[in-house]
Amino acid sequence: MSIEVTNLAKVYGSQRAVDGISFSLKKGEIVGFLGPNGAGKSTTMKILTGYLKATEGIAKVSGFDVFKEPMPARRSIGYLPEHNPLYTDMYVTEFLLFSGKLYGMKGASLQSRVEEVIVLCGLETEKRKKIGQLSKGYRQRVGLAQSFLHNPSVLILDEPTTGLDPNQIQEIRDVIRTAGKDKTVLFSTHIMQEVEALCDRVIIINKGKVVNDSSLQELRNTGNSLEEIFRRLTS
Ligand SMILES: Nc1ncnc2c1ncn2[C@@H]1O[C@H](COP(=O)(O)OP(=O)(O)OP(=O)(O)O)[C@@H](O)[C@H]1O
Repeated sequence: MSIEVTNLAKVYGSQRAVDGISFSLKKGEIVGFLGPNGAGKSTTMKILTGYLKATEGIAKVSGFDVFKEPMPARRSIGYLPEHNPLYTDMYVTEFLLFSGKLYGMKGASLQSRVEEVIVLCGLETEKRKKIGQLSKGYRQRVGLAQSFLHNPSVLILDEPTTGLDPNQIQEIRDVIRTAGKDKTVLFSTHIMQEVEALCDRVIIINKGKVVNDSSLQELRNTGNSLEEIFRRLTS
C-alpha cells in the first residue's frame, strides 16, 4: 500500500478533529478526499506529511511509519499545503533550485530536474519572474512544481485548485493528471467535477469520521450525483 491509515485520531483540546479513521491507497490510485469545512481533511493530510503528530493510530506512507521512520516517509511524499507558502521575493527558478537543495539534490541533475518540472507545470513563460509577481494560478503551479521536484511516489495535495478561475482549474487538473500518472495521489477538494474528472475513488469524511470509501463507478451506479451523495452523508 502507498498510504495506510489505521484508527488515526487527532484531538485538539476537547475536540476529536480526526476520530479514528482508517483507509488505504494502492500504488497508482488517484483518490479524492472530500468533506465539509472542518471535517478533518487538512489535519489528516498534515499528519500523513509529518507536520502534525497524531493523538492515536498509525499512518504509513510507502510502507514507512510517518512517526517512527519520518525521513524515508517524507522523502516519498510531495505535499502541497492548503495555503501554499512560498518565498515571494525569490525568482521561480531560484526557488525551485533552493527547494531541490533542501531535498539533497544538487548539480546538473538538480538543474535538469528543475527544467523538467518547469515544463511539466507550464511555468516556462514565468520562470524568470519573482514569485510575488505571479498570479494565483501560477503561484499554485510553483507549489505543485516544488511538490513534484524530488520525484516522490506519493502526492498529497490540499485543495490544489481553490481560488482559481475555471481556465486555471482546468490547467492545474491537467498538470495533476500528467504528473500523477505513475504516482499515488490523495487530494482534497470541494469541487465535485474535479473528483469526477480526476479520481478513481472517493473518500468522504464528516466530523472526523469516514462516511464513504468507494470507487467513483460504485457511486455512479447508485444513480445519484456525487453532490447528492455528499450532501446526504454530511448534512
Ligand atoms: N491547530 C488547531 N487547533 C485547534 N483546532 C484546530 C486546529 N487545526 C484545526 N482545528 C480544528 O479541527 C477541525 C478540523 O480542521 P481541518 O482544517 O482539518 O478541516 P478541513 O476538513 O481541512 O476543513 P476545510 O475544508 O475548511 O479546509 C476544525 O474544527 C478546526 O477548527
